[in-house]
Amino acid sequence: MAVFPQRLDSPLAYAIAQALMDGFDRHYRLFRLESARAKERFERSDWHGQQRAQRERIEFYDLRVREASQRLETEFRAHEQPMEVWQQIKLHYIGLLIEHHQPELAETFFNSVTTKILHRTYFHNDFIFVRPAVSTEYIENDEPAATATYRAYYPTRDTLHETLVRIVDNFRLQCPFDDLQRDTGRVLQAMAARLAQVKLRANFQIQVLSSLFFRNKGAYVVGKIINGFNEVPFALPILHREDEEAGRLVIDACLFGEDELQMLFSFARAYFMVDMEVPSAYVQFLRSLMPRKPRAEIYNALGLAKQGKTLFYRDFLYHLRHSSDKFRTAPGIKGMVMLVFDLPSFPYVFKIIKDHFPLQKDTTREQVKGKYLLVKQHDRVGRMADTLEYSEVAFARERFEDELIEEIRRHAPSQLEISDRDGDGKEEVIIKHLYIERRMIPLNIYLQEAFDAGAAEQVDRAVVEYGNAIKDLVAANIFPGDMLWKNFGVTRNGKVVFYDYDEIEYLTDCEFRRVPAPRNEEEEMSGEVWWPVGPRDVFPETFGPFLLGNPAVREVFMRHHADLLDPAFWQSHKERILSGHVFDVFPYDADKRFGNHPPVREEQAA
Ligand SMILES: Nc1ncnc2c1ncn2[C@@H]1O[C@H](COP(=O)(O)OP(=O)(O)OP(=O)(O)O)[C@@H](O)[C@H]1O
Repeated sequence: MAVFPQRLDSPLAYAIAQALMDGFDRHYRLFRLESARAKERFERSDWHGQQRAQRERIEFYDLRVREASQRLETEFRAHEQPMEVWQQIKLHYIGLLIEHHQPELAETFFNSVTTKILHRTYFHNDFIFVRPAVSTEYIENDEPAATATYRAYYPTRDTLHETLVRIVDNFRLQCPFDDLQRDTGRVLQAMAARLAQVKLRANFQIQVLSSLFFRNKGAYVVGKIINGFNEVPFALPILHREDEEAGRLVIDACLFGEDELQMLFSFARAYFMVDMEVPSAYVQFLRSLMPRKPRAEIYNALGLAKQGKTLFYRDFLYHLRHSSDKFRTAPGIKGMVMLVFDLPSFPYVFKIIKDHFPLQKDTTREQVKGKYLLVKQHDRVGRMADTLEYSEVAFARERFEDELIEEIRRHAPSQLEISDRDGDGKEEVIIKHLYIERRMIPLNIYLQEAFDAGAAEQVDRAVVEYGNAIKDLVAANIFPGDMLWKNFGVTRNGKVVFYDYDEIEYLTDCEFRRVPAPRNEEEEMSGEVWWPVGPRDVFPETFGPFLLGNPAVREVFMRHHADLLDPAFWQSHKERILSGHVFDVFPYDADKRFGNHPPVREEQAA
């Protein structure tokens, strides 16, 4: 522990702290500008632009960190500065954060830059922000022109409809609604069904976040209805009409409650674009809607992925201190490319790329990393799990099962170091590079358990969901490559999500072909592939034997998803994507869409 300096007497320390602050402020200004532009792209129906921006914004952070660390070196010879100066840099920086509107992000930025410069023995709270120093509570933007984080509306039963119109109008979207009265009428009916039997209390109000949430082809109003002690989260997706009335907006649905909001904010979807002055206030509001969603995942969903990563790691260390179980090989069929382990008490898995792959996996470590990066930057359409990437992660040796250490030593020795790196007399397992993602139940295990329990309906539902997952991936221009059951997982909400990325390709890079007719008896009788196969050739007719050995599975699959075995299905999607079409993939069930049923929703009115 360094001694607390009684005076901040280094002008250089102040200058370095200020340079770091400038670096962060520049980052957040650009991040925010790009996020705010999502509104214009939405108004112009510039879907390719929206997806490009979503992808490119992910790169901003690393670029700004690199700029800032270069500046520190060239202007201040940062790495030559003694540790007394570094300690003062942190204290000055804390001073600069007192009136800051994004202090938690600025602290993380400080860590990102300084850990590039300092030796890892100094990665503790004297020099970097291992824990936050500045509170994010009750931050307000007091500038005269500032918009508050959320707006509150106080309707009565009689003014509810006009209030809904005002809520939507206040976003000042520069496109006309097809029929805002009709749409808010539908929202009103959906809400009224929930309010019909209840007495409206003195505090009855609707709170709505002041910025819209943009992603792909949608804009979302996010808020909550408060009545007495009850709070009901809701979200309104706003879309463009697809037909001849293009350029006109519709409210497509009204989503209610924690589960539907969780679907919208899922870790398996692309990050939102939101114009926020005080992001921590957005996180706090969103957390009140989804109390069981970790704050780390909410920051991720808002595109603040580095903050998500920081918080996840803090949560993880905290969990380790307050648990005693051991890391073990993850249940399920082992991967050929990835070595996967987990901690039973913690709902995530850890994946290491193996050093050697079997012959049928014609790939390299760099290619595998490239595929994971592709997924990170792509729209994950609710069907591909997001991954956090870490390097040099240290765990206590005593928390590892010996068999797991042996397995890592056998399959990924280059990734493993066992030593007492921090010199505290305890051995550590240091993993050079790993991915962390949400744990799911592997679909093969899920199906097996359902069979064993005789739960035919559950089997049916999972098989249908599996086909839906593949079709959503197709719509997003992703060919999963390896579609075996074991490469998909089932989430808490029963959604099927893909997690094996090493064979992923863009659909538009694949050739979907029919199996040619055999030319002679020998070819016909051959159990092997006798026809020539190019590197990007895919033969959908051959999927069946791998997937559909079980008659019950085969029956449901063929009833709902026989088209997946037809090359024409894949080819037609490929052609539509090549012609510039961006498919809609809705983060809510089709039966929620207003257009899909008559205005009065019986099941809710009941
Ligand atoms: N998110 C997850 N949740 C739960 N289990 C997982 C998860 N990811 C992977 N697994 C388990 O680890 C195994 C291997 O993972 P993964 O499919 O990513 O590896 P792989 O080497 O790419 O596989 P393959 O050999 O099919 O290419 C899976 O079969 C599954 O049992």
